[in-house]
Amino acid sequence: MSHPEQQYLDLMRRIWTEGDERIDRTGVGTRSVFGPQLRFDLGDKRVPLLTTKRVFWKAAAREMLWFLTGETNIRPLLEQKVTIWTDWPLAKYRKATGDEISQEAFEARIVADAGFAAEWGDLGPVYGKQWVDWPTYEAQADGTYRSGPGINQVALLVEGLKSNPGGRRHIVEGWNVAELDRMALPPCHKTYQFHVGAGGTRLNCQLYQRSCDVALGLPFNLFGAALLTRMVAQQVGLEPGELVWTGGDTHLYLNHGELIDAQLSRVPEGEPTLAILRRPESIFDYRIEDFEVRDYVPQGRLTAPVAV
Ligand SMILES: Nc1nc(=O)c2c([nH]1)NC[C@@H]1CN(c3ccc(C(=O)N[C@@H](CCC(=O)O)C(=O)O)cc3)CN21
Ligand SMILES: O=c1ccn([C@H]2C[C@H](O)[C@@H](COP(=O)(O)O)O2)c(=O)[nH]1
Repeated sequence: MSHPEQQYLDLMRRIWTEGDERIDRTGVGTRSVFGPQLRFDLGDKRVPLLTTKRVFWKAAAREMLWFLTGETNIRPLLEQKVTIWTDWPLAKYRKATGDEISQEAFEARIVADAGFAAEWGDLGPVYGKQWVDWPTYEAQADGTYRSGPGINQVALLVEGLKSNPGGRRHIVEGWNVAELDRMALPPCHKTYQFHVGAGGTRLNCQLYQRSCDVALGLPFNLFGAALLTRMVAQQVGLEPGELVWTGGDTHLYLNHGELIDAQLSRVPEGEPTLAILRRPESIFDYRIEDFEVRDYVPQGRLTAPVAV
Protein backbone atom coordinates (compact mmCIF):
# COMPACT_ATOMS: atom_id res chain seq x y z
CA MET A 1 0.00 0.00 0.00
CA SER A 2 1.36 3.42 -0.87
CA HIS A 3 1.92 6.12 1.74
CA PRO A 4 -1.14 8.41 2.12
CA GLU A 5 1.06 11.44 1.48
CA GLN A 6 1.72 10.09 -2.02
CA GLN A 7 -1.69 11.55 -2.95
CA TYR A 8 -0.38 15.03 -2.18
CA LEU A 9 2.79 14.52 -4.21
CA ASP A 10 0.83 13.03 -7.13
CA LEU A 11 -1.49 16.04 -7.09
CA MET A 12 1.48 18.39 -7.01
CA ARG A 13 3.11 16.60 -9.96
CA ARG A 14 -0.13 16.55 -11.96
CA ILE A 15 -0.72 20.28 -11.50
CA TRP A 16 2.88 21.14 -12.37
CA THR A 17 2.99 19.01 -15.51
CA GLU A 18 -0.60 19.19 -16.76
CA GLY A 19 -2.14 22.21 -15.04
CA ASP A 20 -3.74 25.00 -16.97
CA GLU A 21 -1.56 28.11 -16.81
CA ARG A 22 -3.06 31.52 -16.13
CA ILE A 23 -2.43 34.91 -14.57
CA ASP A 24 -4.23 34.92 -11.24
CA ARG A 25 -5.50 37.72 -8.98
CA THR A 26 -2.10 38.16 -7.33
CA GLY A 27 -0.30 38.65 -10.64
CA VAL A 28 2.16 35.84 -9.85
CA GLY A 29 0.55 33.30 -12.19
CA THR A 30 -0.45 29.70 -11.46
CA ARG A 31 -0.93 26.29 -12.97
CA SER A 32 -4.28 24.96 -11.94
CA VAL A 33 -6.55 21.92 -11.98
CA PHE A 34 -10.19 21.88 -10.93
CA GLY A 35 -11.91 19.49 -8.55
CA PRO A 36 -9.30 17.03 -7.24
CA GLN A 37 -9.94 14.91 -4.15
CA LEU A 38 -7.67 13.52 -1.44
CA ARG A 39 -8.75 11.03 1.24
CA PHE A 40 -7.08 10.34 4.58
CA ASP A 41 -7.91 7.75 7.22
CA LEU A 42 -7.79 9.46 10.61
CA GLY A 43 -8.05 6.14 12.52
CA ASP A 44 -5.38 5.10 15.06
CA LYS A 45 -4.57 8.79 15.62
CA ARG A 46 -3.14 9.12 12.10
CA VAL A 47 -2.90 12.68 10.86
CA PRO A 48 -2.21 14.08 7.37
CA LEU A 49 0.94 15.94 8.28
CA LEU A 50 3.47 16.07 5.43
CA THR A 51 6.78 14.32 6.01
CA THR A 52 8.45 15.47 2.76
CA LYS A 53 8.95 18.91 4.32
CA ARG A 54 8.66 20.29 7.82
CA VAL A 55 5.18 21.68 8.43
CA PHE A 56 4.77 24.00 11.40
CA TRP A 57 1.70 22.19 12.65
CA LYS A 58 1.51 24.29 15.81
CA ALA A 59 0.92 27.40 13.70
CA ALA A 60 -1.93 25.58 11.92
CA ALA A 61 -3.31 24.40 15.29
CA ARG A 62 -3.10 27.90 16.77
CA GLU A 63 -4.88 29.26 13.70
CA MET A 64 -7.66 26.67 14.12
CA LEU A 65 -8.06 27.54 17.82
CA TRP A 66 -8.14 31.22 16.85
CA PHE A 67 -11.02 30.52 14.42
CA LEU A 68 -12.92 28.83 17.24
CA THR A 69 -12.65 31.93 19.43
CA GLY A 70 -14.49 33.94 16.77
CA GLU A 71 -11.58 36.37 16.65
CA THR A 72 -10.78 38.10 13.35
CA ASN A 73 -7.93 40.33 14.47
CA ILE A 74 -4.42 39.02 13.85
CA ARG A 75 -3.21 40.32 17.25
CA PRO A 76 -3.78 37.07 19.21
CA LEU A 77 -1.98 35.15 16.45
CA LEU A 78 0.99 37.51 16.54
CA GLU A 79 1.14 37.25 20.34
CA GLN A 80 1.76 33.54 19.67
CA LYS A 81 4.27 34.31 16.90
CA VAL A 82 1.98 33.06 14.13
CA THR A 83 2.62 35.40 11.22
CA ILE A 84 0.79 33.67 8.33
CA TRP A 85 -1.96 36.31 8.19
CA THR A 86 0.21 39.44 8.46
CA ASP A 87 0.65 40.10 4.74
CA TRP A 88 -2.91 41.26 4.12
CA PRO A 89 -3.28 43.90 6.88
CA LEU A 90 0.30 44.96 6.19
CA ALA A 91 -0.38 45.56 2.49
CA LYS A 92 -3.50 47.52 3.37
CA TYR A 93 -1.64 49.65 5.91
CA ARG A 94 1.20 50.43 3.52
CA LYS A 95 -1.22 51.35 0.77
CA ALA A 96 -3.38 53.57 2.98
CA THR A 97 -0.55 55.41 4.74
CA GLY A 98 2.35 55.27 2.31
CA ASP A 99 4.46 54.14 5.27
CA GLU A 100 6.84 51.40 4.03
CA ILE A 101 7.07 49.83 7.49
CA SER A 102 8.83 46.44 7.70
CA GLN A 103 6.76 43.34 8.46
CA GLU A 104 8.57 42.89 11.79
CA ALA A 105 7.94 46.47 12.91
CA PHE A 106 4.29 46.23 11.86
CA GLU A 107 3.83 42.99 13.80
CA ALA A 108 5.57 44.42 16.87
CA ARG A 109 3.30 47.44 16.80
CA ILE A 110 0.13 45.30 16.50
CA VAL A 111 1.23 43.37 19.60
CA ALA A 112 2.31 46.44 21.59
CA ASP A 113 -0.54 48.81 20.73
CA ALA A 114 -4.15 47.66 21.13
CA GLY A 115 -5.51 50.76 19.43
CA PHE A 116 -3.28 50.26 16.41
CA ALA A 117 -4.28 46.58 16.30
CA ALA A 118 -7.97 47.49 16.38
CA GLU A 119 -7.49 49.92 13.51
CA TRP A 120 -5.11 47.91 11.30
CA GLY A 121 -5.07 44.28 12.46
CA ASP A 122 -8.57 43.18 11.64
CA LEU A 123 -9.30 40.94 8.65
CA GLY A 124 -13.01 41.70 8.56
CA PRO A 125 -15.72 39.07 9.19
CA VAL A 126 -13.58 36.06 8.15
CA TYR A 127 -13.74 32.42 9.27
CA GLY A 128 -13.98 32.85 13.05
CA LYS A 129 -16.79 35.39 12.89
CA GLN A 130 -18.86 33.30 10.48
CA TRP A 131 -18.23 30.04 12.31
CA VAL A 132 -19.31 31.13 15.78
CA ASP A 133 -21.24 34.37 15.25
CA TRP A 134 -22.90 34.34 11.82
CA PRO A 135 -24.95 37.54 11.79
CA THR A 136 -28.73 37.54 11.64
CA TYR A 137 -31.24 40.32 11.06
CA GLU A 138 -34.75 40.75 12.37
CA ALA A 139 -37.41 42.68 10.49
CA GLN A 140 -39.02 45.52 12.44
CA ALA A 141 -42.61 46.71 12.15
CA ASP A 142 -41.45 49.82 10.28
CA GLY A 143 -39.77 47.73 7.58
CA THR A 144 -36.22 48.27 8.82
CA TYR A 145 -33.98 45.52 10.17
CA ARG A 146 -31.98 45.29 13.34
CA SER A 147 -29.25 42.85 14.32
CA GLY A 148 -30.44 39.63 15.85
CA PRO A 149 -28.40 37.14 17.86
CA GLY A 150 -25.42 35.61 16.05
CA ILE A 151 -25.50 31.93 15.10
CA ASN A 152 -22.80 29.67 16.53
CA GLN A 153 -22.47 27.06 13.79
CA VAL A 154 -19.81 25.11 15.64
CA ALA A 155 -21.88 24.75 18.81
CA LEU A 156 -24.88 23.72 16.69
CA LEU A 157 -22.71 21.20 14.86
CA VAL A 158 -21.68 19.50 18.11
CA GLU A 159 -25.27 19.49 19.38
CA GLY A 160 -26.58 18.24 16.05
CA LEU A 161 -24.12 15.37 15.84
CA LYS A 162 -25.13 14.25 19.32
CA SER A 163 -28.88 14.55 18.86
CA ASN A 164 -29.11 13.41 15.25
CA PRO A 165 -26.00 11.54 14.15
CA GLY A 166 -27.68 10.36 10.95
CA GLY A 167 -28.24 13.96 9.84
CA ARG A 168 -27.20 15.14 6.41
CA ARG A 169 -27.05 18.78 7.41
CA HIS A 170 -23.96 18.82 9.61
CA ILE A 171 -22.29 21.77 7.92
CA VAL A 172 -20.08 24.65 8.96
CA GLU A 173 -20.06 27.32 6.26
CA GLY A 174 -17.74 30.29 5.90
CA TRP A 175 -19.09 31.69 2.65
CA ASN A 176 -21.39 34.47 3.86
CA VAL A 177 -22.24 36.03 0.51
CA ALA A 178 -23.48 39.30 2.00
CA GLU A 179 -20.19 39.93 3.83
CA LEU A 180 -17.58 38.79 1.31
CA ASP A 181 -16.71 42.34 0.33
CA ARG A 182 -15.70 43.20 3.91
CA MET A 183 -13.33 40.23 4.28
CA ALA A 184 -9.59 40.66 3.69
CA LEU A 185 -9.79 37.34 1.83
CA PRO A 186 -13.00 35.40 1.15
CA PRO A 187 -12.78 31.99 2.83
CA CYS A 188 -10.77 29.34 0.99
CA HIS A 189 -11.62 26.35 3.18
CA LYS A 190 -15.24 27.36 2.97
CA THR A 191 -17.41 24.32 3.74
CA TYR A 192 -16.96 21.52 6.27
CA GLN A 193 -19.53 18.73 6.21
CA PHE A 194 -19.56 16.02 8.84
CA HIS A 195 -20.97 12.53 8.51
CA VAL A 196 -21.33 9.69 10.96
CA GLY A 197 -20.45 6.35 9.40
CA ALA A 198 -19.34 2.81 10.20
CA GLY A 199 -22.54 1.88 12.04
CA GLY A 200 -22.66 5.13 13.96
CA THR A 201 -19.13 4.86 15.31
CA ARG A 202 -16.95 7.10 13.18
CA LEU A 203 -16.95 10.77 12.31
CA ASN A 204 -16.06 11.63 8.72
CA CYS A 205 -15.44 15.12 7.44
CA GLN A 206 -15.38 16.54 3.96
CA LEU A 207 -13.77 19.90 3.40
CA TYR A 208 -14.54 21.83 0.24
CA GLN A 209 -11.77 24.31 -0.49
CA ARG A 210 -12.72 26.65 -3.34
CA SER A 211 -9.15 27.86 -3.93
CA CYS A 212 -5.99 26.12 -2.85
CA ASP A 213 -2.32 27.09 -2.78
CA VAL A 214 -1.02 23.53 -2.86
CA ALA A 215 2.56 24.31 -1.81
CA LEU A 216 1.90 26.66 1.14
CA GLY A 217 -1.77 26.53 2.10
CA LEU A 218 -2.75 22.88 1.65
CA PRO A 219 -0.30 21.38 4.19
CA PHE A 220 -1.82 23.72 6.82
CA ASN A 221 -5.39 23.19 5.66
CA LEU A 222 -5.12 19.37 5.79
CA PHE A 223 -3.71 19.42 9.30
CA GLY A 224 -6.29 22.01 10.40
CA ALA A 225 -9.20 20.00 9.03
CA ALA A 226 -7.92 16.82 10.66
CA LEU A 227 -7.53 18.63 13.96
CA LEU A 228 -11.04 20.06 13.78
CA THR A 229 -12.43 16.62 12.98
CA ARG A 230 -10.55 15.10 15.92
CA MET A 231 -11.80 17.76 18.34
CA VAL A 232 -15.40 17.40 17.17
CA ALA A 233 -15.16 13.59 17.31
CA GLN A 234 -13.84 13.74 20.86
CA GLN A 235 -16.61 16.11 21.92
CA VAL A 236 -19.39 13.93 20.50
CA GLY A 237 -17.86 10.63 21.57
CA LEU A 238 -17.08 9.20 18.13
CA GLU A 239 -13.95 7.67 16.68
CA PRO A 240 -12.26 9.70 13.96
CA GLY A 241 -13.13 8.38 10.50
CA GLU A 242 -12.06 9.70 7.13
CA LEU A 243 -11.05 13.18 6.02
CA VAL A 244 -12.10 13.86 2.45
CA TRP A 245 -10.57 16.97 0.94
CA THR A 246 -12.04 18.38 -2.28
CA GLY A 247 -10.46 21.31 -4.04
CA GLY A 248 -11.95 23.85 -6.42
CA ASP A 249 -9.25 25.87 -8.22
CA THR A 250 -6.26 23.88 -7.00
CA HIS A 251 -3.03 25.55 -8.03
CA LEU A 252 0.69 25.95 -7.81
CA TYR A 253 2.19 29.41 -8.05
CA LEU A 254 4.73 29.76 -10.85
CA ASN A 255 7.34 31.08 -8.40
CA HIS A 256 7.18 27.88 -6.31
CA GLY A 257 9.20 25.80 -8.79
CA GLU A 258 12.20 25.25 -6.54
CA LEU A 259 10.11 23.98 -3.66
CA ILE A 260 8.13 21.75 -6.02
CA ASP A 261 11.23 20.19 -7.62
CA ALA A 262 12.79 19.56 -4.22
CA GLN A 263 9.62 18.12 -2.70
CA LEU A 264 8.86 15.86 -5.67
CA SER A 265 12.34 14.34 -5.37
CA ARG A 266 11.53 13.20 -1.82
CA VAL A 267 9.80 10.04 -0.63
CA PRO A 268 7.29 10.15 2.26
CA GLU A 269 8.43 8.26 5.32
CA GLY A 270 7.02 7.53 8.75
CA GLU A 271 3.54 7.82 10.15
CA PRO A 272 2.99 10.83 12.41
CA THR A 273 0.12 10.67 14.88
CA LEU A 274 -1.83 13.31 16.76
CA ALA A 275 -2.65 12.79 20.41
CA ILE A 276 -5.22 14.90 22.25
CA LEU A 277 -4.12 14.82 25.86
CA ARG A 278 -7.29 16.03 27.55
CA ARG A 279 -11.02 16.15 26.90
CA PRO A 280 -12.09 19.77 27.56
CA GLU A 281 -15.62 20.64 28.65
CA SER A 282 -16.51 22.03 25.24
CA ILE A 283 -15.25 22.42 21.69
CA PHE A 284 -14.27 25.99 22.62
CA ASP A 285 -11.95 25.05 25.50
CA TYR A 286 -9.04 23.38 23.72
CA ARG A 287 -5.56 24.82 24.24
CA ILE A 288 -2.41 24.33 22.24
CA GLU A 289 -0.91 22.26 25.09
CA ASP A 290 -3.66 19.69 24.56
CA PHE A 291 -2.13 18.57 21.26
CA GLU A 292 0.89 16.41 20.80
CA VAL A 293 2.26 15.20 17.48
CA ARG A 294 4.22 11.98 17.79
CA ASP A 295 6.61 10.19 15.45
CA TYR A 296 7.02 13.26 13.28
CA VAL A 297 10.46 13.18 11.67
CA PRO A 298 10.04 15.44 8.63
CA GLN A 299 12.61 15.99 5.93
CA GLY A 300 14.15 19.45 5.74
CA ARG A 301 12.26 22.72 5.62
CA LEU A 302 11.27 24.04 2.17
CA THR A 303 10.29 27.65 1.76
CA ALA A 304 8.54 29.62 -0.95
CA PRO A 305 7.16 33.17 -1.23
CA VAL A 306 3.47 33.67 -0.40
CA ALA A 307 1.40 35.38 -3.08
CA VAL A 308 -0.58 38.27 -1.58
N1 LIG B 1 -1.27 32.77 -1.58
C1 LIG B 1 -1.75 32.39 -0.40
N2 LIG B 1 -1.51 31.14 0.03
C2 LIG B 1 -2.01 30.73 1.23
O1 LIG B 1 -1.76 29.56 1.60
C3 LIG B 1 -2.80 31.61 2.00
C4 LIG B 1 -3.02 32.89 1.52
N3 LIG B 1 -2.48 33.26 0.32
N4 LIG B 1 -3.76 33.78 2.23
C5 LIG B 1 -4.31 33.48 3.50
C6 LIG B 1 -3.78 32.32 4.16
C7 LIG B 1 -2.51 32.47 4.94
N5 LIG B 1 -1.94 31.13 4.82
C8 LIG B 1 -0.57 30.91 4.81
C9 LIG B 1 0.29 31.96 4.64
C10 LIG B 1 1.64 31.74 4.66
C11 LIG B 1 2.15 30.47 4.84
C12 LIG B 1 3.61 30.26 4.91
O2 LIG B 1 4.39 31.14 4.58
N6 LIG B 1 4.07 29.13 5.37
C13 LIG B 1 5.49 28.84 5.49
C14 LIG B 1 6.04 29.28 6.83
C15 LIG B 1 5.17 28.99 7.98
C16 LIG B 1 5.70 29.58 9.28
O3 LIG B 1 6.76 30.22 9.30
O4 LIG B 1 5.05 29.35 10.31
C17 LIG B 1 5.69 27.36 5.29
O5 LIG B 1 6.84 26.97 5.04
O6 LIG B 1 4.72 26.61 5.36
C18 LIG B 1 1.26 29.41 5.01
C19 LIG B 1 -0.09 29.64 4.98
C20 LIG B 1 -2.80 30.29 4.08
N7 LIG B 1 -3.41 31.26 3.23
O1 LIG C 1 -6.38 28.61 4.03
C1 LIG C 1 -6.03 29.03 2.92
C2 LIG C 1 -6.17 30.38 2.57
C3 LIG C 1 -5.77 30.77 1.36
N1 LIG C 1 -5.26 29.90 0.47
C4 LIG C 1 -4.79 30.42 -0.85
C5 LIG C 1 -5.52 30.02 -2.08
C6 LIG C 1 -5.17 31.16 -3.04
O2 LIG C 1 -3.85 30.93 -3.53
C7 LIG C 1 -5.15 32.37 -2.13
C8 LIG C 1 -6.47 33.09 -2.08
O3 LIG C 1 -6.68 33.80 -3.27
P1 LIG C 1 -8.14 33.92 -3.95
O4 LIG C 1 -7.95 34.82 -5.12
O5 LIG C 1 -9.06 34.50 -2.93
O6 LIG C 1 -8.57 32.54 -4.35
O7 LIG C 1 -4.87 31.84 -0.83
C9 LIG C 1 -5.10 28.58 0.79
O8 LIG C 1 -4.61 27.75 0.00
N2 LIG C 1 -5.50 28.18 2.02
